[in-house]
Amino acid sequence: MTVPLLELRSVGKTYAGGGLFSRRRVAAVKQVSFTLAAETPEVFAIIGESGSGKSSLARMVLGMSTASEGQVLFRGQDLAASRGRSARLDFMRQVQPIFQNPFEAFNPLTRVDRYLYATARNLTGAKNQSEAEAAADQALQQVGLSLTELRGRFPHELSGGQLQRAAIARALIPGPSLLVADEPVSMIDASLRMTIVNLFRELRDRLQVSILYITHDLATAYTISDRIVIMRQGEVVESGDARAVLAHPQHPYSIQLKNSVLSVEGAWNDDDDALAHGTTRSTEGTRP
Ligand SMILES: Nc1ncnc2c1ncn2[C@@H]1O[C@H](COP(=O)(O)OP(=O)(O)OP(=O)(O)O)[C@@H](O)[C@H]1O
Repeated sequence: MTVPLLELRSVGKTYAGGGLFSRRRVAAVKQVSFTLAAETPEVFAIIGESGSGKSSLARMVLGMSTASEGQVLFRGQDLAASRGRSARLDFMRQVQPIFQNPFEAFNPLTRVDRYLYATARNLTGAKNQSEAEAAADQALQQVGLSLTELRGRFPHELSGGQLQRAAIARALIPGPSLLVADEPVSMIDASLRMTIVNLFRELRDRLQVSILYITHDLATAYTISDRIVIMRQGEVVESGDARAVLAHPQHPYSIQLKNSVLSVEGAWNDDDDALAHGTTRSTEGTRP
């Protein structure tokens, strides 16, 4: 077997909590293990309610925080043992983050295209402005935008959906093999969420990039993921093929999540019925 793209071995994260002199510890992540193969790109979802440890896990995979226990290995290299600027840059070329709120990810006073040029210069070795622009335009085309549309525009001049696409384009510039997307659509207008999450599947197929999709939203995870992990209070309570897990959820929390999806889908179907019959019902705001 080839070396996995990403491997978590019994990973734990414990924070000191309750102030300077408190001995209280918060075990945010406990004994989490999973592997993403290098040869088969996939959308791998980590699902859980608020406080279940998803973001703590994402930060460890991104090398932004170190595991308290266990190991996070990227292409066989333990992230805790990786040191130095050149190793860091090499890692950033291969693993890129997409954050929850694109309006926080971009400085409101900086034109959005500048971020793309900077990434091209720092991570792809673009030698001049025209090479940086070519890299930016190529990445923007992958997400259904273009440099012509974006050039010179500030974050507030774009919609949340456009800005998140620009953030995804920025992440694609170095040609990564893994995107870590932490709640990437929770701040996006509900009507645009599916188009953004569907984009992840397209990118998986077109660019052979794996996506770690971190979310509390079972409905989008179910739609786009190949495999899922369901977390509760820092622990994995269920994992496997997305359809198999949701067809026969075993853990009470997974059953609860599944039922919440079914009730949302029910509301959608009712809407469809109402439209088909030319009637309307006041369910605005009930969609995820
Ligand atoms: N820096 C920190 N110091 C202390 N406790 C923390 C820290 N970061 C997270 N925690 C705690 O760890 C637990 C898991 O938090 P985490 O943010 O990883 O969960 P989450 O599933 O991503 O939640 P959310 O969706 O609300 O962001 C929570 O109890 C949280 O309060």
